Amino acid sequence: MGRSLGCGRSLVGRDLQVRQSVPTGSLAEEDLHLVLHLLPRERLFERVRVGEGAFPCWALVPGRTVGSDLESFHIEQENILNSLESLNSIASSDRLVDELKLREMDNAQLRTRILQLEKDRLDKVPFDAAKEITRLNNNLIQLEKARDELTVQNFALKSRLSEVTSKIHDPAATYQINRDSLNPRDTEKLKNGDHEKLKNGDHDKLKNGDDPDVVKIPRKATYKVPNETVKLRMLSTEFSNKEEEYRRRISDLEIEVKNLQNEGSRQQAQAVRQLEERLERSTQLVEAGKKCLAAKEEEYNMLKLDLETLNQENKRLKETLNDLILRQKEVEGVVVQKGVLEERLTRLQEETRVLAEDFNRERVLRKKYYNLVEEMKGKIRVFCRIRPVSESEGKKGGQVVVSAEDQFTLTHNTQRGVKSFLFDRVFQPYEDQDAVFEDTNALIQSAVDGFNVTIMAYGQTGSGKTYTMLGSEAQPGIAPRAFRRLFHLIDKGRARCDVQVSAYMMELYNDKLIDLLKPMGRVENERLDIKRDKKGSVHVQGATVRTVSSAEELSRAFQDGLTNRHTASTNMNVESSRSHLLIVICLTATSKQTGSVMKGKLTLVDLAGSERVSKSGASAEQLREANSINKSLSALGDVISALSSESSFVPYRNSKLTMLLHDSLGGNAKTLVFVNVSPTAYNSDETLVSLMYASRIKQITNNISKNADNKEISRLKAIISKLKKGEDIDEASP
Ligand SMILES: Nc1ncnc2c1ncn2[C@@H]1O[C@H](COP(=O)(O)OP(=O)(O)OP(=O)(O)O)[C@@H](O)[C@H]1O
Repeated sequence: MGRSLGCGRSLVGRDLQVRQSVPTGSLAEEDLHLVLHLLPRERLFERVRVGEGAFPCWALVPGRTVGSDLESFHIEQENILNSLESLNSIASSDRLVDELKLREMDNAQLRTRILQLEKDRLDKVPFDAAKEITRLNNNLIQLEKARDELTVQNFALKSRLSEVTSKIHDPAATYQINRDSLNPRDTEKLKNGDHEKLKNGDHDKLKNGDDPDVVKIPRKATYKVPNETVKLRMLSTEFSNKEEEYRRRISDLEIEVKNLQNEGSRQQAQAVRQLEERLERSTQLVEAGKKCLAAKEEEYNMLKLDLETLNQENKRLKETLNDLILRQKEVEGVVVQKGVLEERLTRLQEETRVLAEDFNRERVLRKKYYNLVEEMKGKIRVFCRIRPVSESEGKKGGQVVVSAEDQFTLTHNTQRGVKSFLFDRVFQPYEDQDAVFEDTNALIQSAVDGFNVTIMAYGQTGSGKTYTMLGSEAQPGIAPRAFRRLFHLIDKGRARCDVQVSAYMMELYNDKLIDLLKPMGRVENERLDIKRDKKGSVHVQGATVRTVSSAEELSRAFQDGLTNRHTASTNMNVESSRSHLLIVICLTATSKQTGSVMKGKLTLVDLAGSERVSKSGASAEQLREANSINKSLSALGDVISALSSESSFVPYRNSKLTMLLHDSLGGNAKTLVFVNVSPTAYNSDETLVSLMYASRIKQITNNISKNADNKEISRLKAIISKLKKGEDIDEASP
């Protein structure tokens, strides 16, 4: 069944009609229809299904019938030549060469790609895949070898075609050659029209031209060039076969290459997938690694900061360590010094202990000598103080009749001769208040130590009693000095004991007690009774007692009392000198160690003037005052005399004065009486009375024993002086 393919084209001015071709396998046996056609090169190898087979386009039969004459033969021959040229062109297979080159290039690229993949795979893919790729590579190499062989064969065919073509170009020669070369039997066959190979039916068809699928070949030409035609047909057939084989091989190669490509692509894709998976895993790992790295970097930065901090801390610690080392060395030095100092301290403590023992021993010794001195001095001591000649006495002559031979002896040049008087101490007119208090303040210590101490001044009016006891602002007397001394001693012993101090002041005028510390506005003439408790301590019931805690407070109380005394004296139109003044300071000492309570009392008395009434020419009131004064002074003298003579009876109750001084005279009390005298002759009689009074008090006579006592007192004083200076004493020395 014929079929127009519609692919005809102009060829040397003729149209060619494409007809159905016969299977190539039968072309060798039947008349070969030379098919010449020019198709686009790219379509030459397209297969066209015809009947049950498929044939290449180039094998199709042209539709135009060729003439039988030679011209037609030539024309046909020319066509054949053209076709052969075309075939030669085809056989030269530039296209195939190009395609092969392209394939080769592709193969080379594929090989390069495969090698690259293989290299990557060797690095990354499993070993089995590498084997497979190697195997494929080997197959590819074999295929390439086969292709090369085919190329060689192709070139061989091409050379043979060239040979044939050259023969065809010389028809006559070719013809002759062909005839010469033809088998005589074939030649005969052709001459006789014995076409054995041709079937009758086919002959008929050829003759009649009934079969359109059969190429009508001019019989004349067939007969003229049968051998050439056969050869050409054979060559054509061979060429076709080779071409077909090449095409098949090329197709196989293409398939193989495609398979290889696919396999390579598949493996490549697989490798790519694996690589992508690995890449993804690696990416994940990298991401995780990055996170980890970021965390590590953060941790590193933190650690870096910590390290810097630690370095700084380390540096600071090193500095501290160095400082500590230096300090340790200093401490070691200090420890050494401490050891030295401790040794020194131990030595000093030992020395202190020894000194303390010495001190205590000396203190005991001092107390022993002091008490011994005090004992030897007697419980009642009498000091005589000669005042300077006053201005009025000077005007009256100012003859001095009283003088001191030494510290203990006073001589009085009287009208009945010179009389000597011994005292515990005689103060010259030039001796000031300091000197007087120097020998007095020991009694202040006795008051702090729990003794009842009485210091009083006796003498005629104007003899210096008030000056001695109270003094002036510029020349303070015993009282203000005693106040300061008292609190000085209290403060000094405050570590050992607390001392409560209270005071009251009384004035005794005409045997009447006046409370000098009474607050202003208090009822006048309130009864004041002199009382003694079971222990014998005297107190004045109803008197104002002022508690003081310092010398200043005590001085203020004292000044208040003096002010009240002046006011009272003015109100009564009485001279203050006509009354006795008593300042009583009560001390209550509580030991901090034992809690024991010790009471002492310091009584300071400025007695009224002891004047003779006749001399004063006094009035009745004055006489009454004088009698009262004398009576009280006499009672005092009697008491002191009784105490001095250690009489069994002491007449305390003869006067309020002695009643007030009951616990301050006698017993363990210590009494100091100042006898103040005027040095001049004008007061010689009163001076003598005072001296006689003092002698009566102390019964001091100018006898040996008393002198011996006084010498002993002087020796003891020297010892005390040495003790004060820290000098050694020798008790055996006289
Ligand atoms: N030792 C003395 N040194 C200097 N002046 C003194 C001394 N003694 C007394 N006088 C002076 O003598 C005068 C009389 O003294 P004072 O008033 O003390 O005597 P009196 O005995 O207290 O008299 P009265 O009994 O009247 O009170 C005063 O001016 C006083 O300053």
